Amino acid sequence: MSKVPTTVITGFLGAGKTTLIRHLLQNAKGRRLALVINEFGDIGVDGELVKGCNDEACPEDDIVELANGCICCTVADDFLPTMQKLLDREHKPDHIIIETSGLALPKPLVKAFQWPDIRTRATVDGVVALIDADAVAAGRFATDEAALAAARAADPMLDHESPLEELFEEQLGCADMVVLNKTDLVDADALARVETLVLAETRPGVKIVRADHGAVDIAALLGITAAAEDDLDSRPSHIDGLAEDHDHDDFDSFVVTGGDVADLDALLGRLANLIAAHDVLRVKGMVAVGGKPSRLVVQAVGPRIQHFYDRAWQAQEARRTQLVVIGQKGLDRATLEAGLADVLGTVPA
Ligand SMILES: Nc1nc2c(ncn2[C@@H]2O[C@H](COP(=O)(O)OP(=O)(O)OP(=O)(O)O)[C@@H](O)[C@H]2O)c(=O)[nH]1
Repeated sequence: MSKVPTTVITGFLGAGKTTLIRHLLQNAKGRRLALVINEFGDIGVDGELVKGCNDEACPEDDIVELANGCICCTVADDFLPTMQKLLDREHKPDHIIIETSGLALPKPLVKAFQWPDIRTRATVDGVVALIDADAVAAGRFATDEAALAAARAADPMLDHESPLEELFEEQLGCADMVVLNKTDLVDADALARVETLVLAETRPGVKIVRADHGAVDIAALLGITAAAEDDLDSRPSHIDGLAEDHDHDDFDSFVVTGGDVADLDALLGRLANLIAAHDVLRVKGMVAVGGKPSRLVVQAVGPRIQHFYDRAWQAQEARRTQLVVIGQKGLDRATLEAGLADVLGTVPA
């Protein structure tokens, strides 16, 4: 019996995983893809965005959302039953794509493919790590050696392994392919620097491709045939030798809720100021804009905010504004909530 190939898409918050997956679905070339989407933060924004595409390659039934924060910590409870259900289907998908949350460690997930009932029916075709070239160039995850030496000289107590750096290393160390995304936001010198930082963390021979908005050829991305579950020892991890699960105490998230927003510019301006003042890593969600029949998707990755109308609000759904806010531990939730309260509109009864 042939095994269903599965691709694990990893990469930090906002690196462009959902964007890349949407590109894949739109260019599936007749393959039937199933999608497992995991998110950190209590509302399923990614699933909503992917379902909004209505792609033939991936009907809604083939999109499974695991909203429990971190797929790598809930492997037995959530992930394995989901895989079993997909593999039990009469018409199995040609390929399964797993989008991990931006804070997930890929290795425990790959390890789950060693479970007897999965191992005989599915294989990890490849682990693809997305890198936000713009954020890495700005020094958010990995500092180059010179910068690190300077920082150490200034503060000898400096802990090299910041939570962001650790995730960067973890995700790259498990990768079979790296996609350097957001090439449109950086110049050639910055890109070359980012590539050097990435190469320092990847295993020998791992291919690096550059992409703008996740536009990678499906033929390059799927069909790597890595069988990663058979090759775990070559993939270093900070949690090797420790208990299998890890927690996400290094990060905080919460959801702000409102109703119809009367002044969109005021909301976006306030968000920009708060993100800058509080070092918020990620904001995403839907906004109900007063008088508009369509919902507005709002996305912020660090200081960059994007927004667009994706589809009309449907009759059966409540018009509501909901944004998930994610940052490192110690995020000042009370101040952020208070700062947004008067621009979010009143939650409908
Ligand atoms: N300029 C630019 N923006 C991009 C690119 N790829 C993605 N984005 C934007 O970056 C934001 C985050 O993209 P997503 O695809 O949602 O990122 P993600 O990795 O799925 O995010 P999480 O699931 O929250 O971890 C969105 O506003 C995208 O439009 C790119 O290549 N260039």
